[in-house]
Amino acid sequence: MATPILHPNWTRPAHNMVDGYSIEITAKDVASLEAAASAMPVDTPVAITFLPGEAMDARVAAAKRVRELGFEPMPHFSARRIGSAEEFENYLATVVAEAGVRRCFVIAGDPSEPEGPFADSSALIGSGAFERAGIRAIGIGGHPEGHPHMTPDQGWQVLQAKCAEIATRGMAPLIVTQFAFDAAAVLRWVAEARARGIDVPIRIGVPGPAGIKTLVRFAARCGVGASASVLAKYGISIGQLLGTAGPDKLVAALAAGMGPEHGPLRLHFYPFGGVEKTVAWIADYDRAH
Ligand SMILES: NC(=O)C1=CN([C@@H]2O[C@H](COP(=O)(O)OP(=O)(O)OC[C@H]3O[C@@H](n4cnc5c(N)ncnc54)[C@H](O)[C@@H]3O)[C@@H](O)[C@H]2O)C=CC1
Ligand SMILES: Nc1nc(=O)c2c([nH]1)NC[C@@H]1CN(c3ccc(C(=O)N[C@@H](CCC(=O)O)C(=O)O)cc3)CN21
Repeated sequence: MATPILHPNWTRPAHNMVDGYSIEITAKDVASLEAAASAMPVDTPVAITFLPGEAMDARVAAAKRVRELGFEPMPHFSARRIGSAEEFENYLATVVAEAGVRRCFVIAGDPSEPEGPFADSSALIGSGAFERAGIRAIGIGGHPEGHPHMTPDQGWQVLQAKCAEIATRGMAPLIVTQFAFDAAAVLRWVAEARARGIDVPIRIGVPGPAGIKTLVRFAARCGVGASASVLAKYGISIGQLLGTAGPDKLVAALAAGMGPEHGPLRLHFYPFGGVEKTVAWIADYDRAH
């Protein structure tokens, strides 16, 4: 059985909020990642999303490039967007062979009807394909603002069951939360996870600096809370939709509110197309803290 591993930086305390961060790209962001690479720590986990309309080859090429640049590729597997078991296992085998993939992220995906045999992320985990391919760590989604298709109790049950199933299969579970603008809601959710005995590493999803219109559009598309009061705390005032906004206030609020009751935490950045801007923001934050 493959030894479960996570990034080595989990074994020591973070020296600031961005220490040990991870970041997400799409297959189209490879050139921006190349441009940003010299400012990123070696081994930084780089998630590769699984969006509709992308060619499998483009995702594989992205994973390969992430590895060549010295980072740790973490391809996403979107259960409801996968057409067949063969498609799933081919993609998995190819990224393992060509990009040395050792960790994967599983998510249900937005289609209201599954496009193939996998209705949810548990079905991918339960297939046994990941440990057969030598995968050592599996990320799953956390939903601090609730889950569109489950009650809170069901959500906790499913989260706990997925963590247990991943561990039973000899891999390390990791939770990556949906991005959010509301630090208090995220910290409440993390504290509740810990109180329920979920002790696995959690990465808090944070938006990168982006145009305010882009942030609001992604929030609507992803079911993320973006009320005027939440946006105001984030630093966005309604009526000022033309500018850009960074996660400065969100990260400051997370830093101020974090305590031992929140267990092991790191950040996961969602750049929404702005990989270079996000990496520059992180580097500035790192220098200032
Ligand atoms: N956090 C992120 O980065 C992303 C989040 N999502 C959203 O997260 C949601 C849940 O993902 P997981 O936590 O992996 O759930 P999951 O795979 O553990 O599924 C939990 C339950 O919700 C049901 N379900 C999930 N998505 C559904 C949908 N689109 N329509 C109808 N029923 C659905 C499943 O059948 C299952 O019973 C997805 O619905 C998706 O919209 C999607 C992509 C990325
Ligand atoms: N419910 C849900 N569904 C999702 O698909 C989803 C989430 N949540 N949470 C965050 C991640 C991040 N996702 C994405 C999706 C698209 C781009 C992206 O770059 N899209 C465009 C360009 C950006 C734009 O639309 O302005 C592209 O060219 O593909 C990035 C991250 C999708 N994700």
